Amino acid sequence: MFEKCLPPIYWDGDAVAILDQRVLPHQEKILLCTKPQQVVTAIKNMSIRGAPAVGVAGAMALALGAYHIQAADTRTFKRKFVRLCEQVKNARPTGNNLSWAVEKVYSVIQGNPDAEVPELQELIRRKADEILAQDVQDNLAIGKWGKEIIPRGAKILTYCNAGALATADYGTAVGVIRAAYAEDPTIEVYACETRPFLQGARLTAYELQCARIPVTLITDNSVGSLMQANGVDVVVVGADRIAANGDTANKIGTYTVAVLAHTHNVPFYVAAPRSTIDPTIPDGSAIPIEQRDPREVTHFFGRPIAPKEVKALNPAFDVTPNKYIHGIITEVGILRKPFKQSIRKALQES
Ligand SMILES: CSC[C@@H](O)[C@@H](O)C(=O)COP(=O)(O)O
Repeated sequence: MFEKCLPPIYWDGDAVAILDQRVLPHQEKILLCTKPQQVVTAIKNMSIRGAPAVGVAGAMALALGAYHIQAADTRTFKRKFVRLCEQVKNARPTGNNLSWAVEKVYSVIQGNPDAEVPELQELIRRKADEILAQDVQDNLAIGKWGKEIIPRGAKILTYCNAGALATADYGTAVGVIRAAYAEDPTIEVYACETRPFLQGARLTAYELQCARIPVTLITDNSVGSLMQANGVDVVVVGADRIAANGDTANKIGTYTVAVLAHTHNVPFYVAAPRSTIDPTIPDGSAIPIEQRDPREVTHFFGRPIAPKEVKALNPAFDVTPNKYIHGIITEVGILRKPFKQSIRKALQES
């Protein structure tokens, strides 16, 4: 970890340890998962969340599962492993990193047709470790490229949590902020609280405080008036899935921030590793949007805040059309318009 906050996920012996993000920042509780199904549950209930962190958790669930599969022969092992891959992949639908990670891990099986079960288990574990380590490297590179777009003394607005907690470490949008702050300690950050799960209030504010980066928490509905008062110089957010044309799914409310930024001439950047890009989806209209339990809207930490039985909608993500995005900061550089071309080129790079 780069500052004092705990890492979101790590191996503790043969178990997967997950920092339970549902109870942060007031409790630092570790969930020890000894079975892959426990990791899947932690992804579904958002004990671990953020697209890259969910991808890493998926890979670790598969590594854990590979050691637990009871199989008398390699064929049975592979059949059961494919079933586990499906379960893991379906844990959350919107973030691309999860299916990307599952496919990376599954490629170990495809690439080693003659390997016996113990060798496959070892190779799968190694692949999961590689995915975790690569995510940290990608975030450091995103920070290095991204700091260039942050003006001196900038007031940066970010949304949801795209920090160390949402990745293997360091963060994407927060990685850009960390890298910029290391060179210019006069920058300041506005973190939007991010209803209904409050990733901004609970997680981004906590992480930035740990890193001693000046942060001011705002309600989501004050973004417009803050921009109107020239209070924001640049917006940097993370992403859950980026279509081939640059349309970007991110936490619900990101689209509103992008439209406001456009109206107020504030540059709006997305920071994400290439594992978030889904080149099979031509534009944002085909991105699957997770619908979550309406109780997250009608209740606040288990307490009802709305009239009993009122209907509530709870889409977890929205899509920002590419026209509102100034650039996509990746580990191989900042992608600019036309995104179709720059994305295709970035995906070809090694
Ligand atoms: C580097 S994380 C980028 C995104 O995953 C993040 O902004 C986000 O939308 C997280 O949503 P969540 O529902 O908390 O998993």
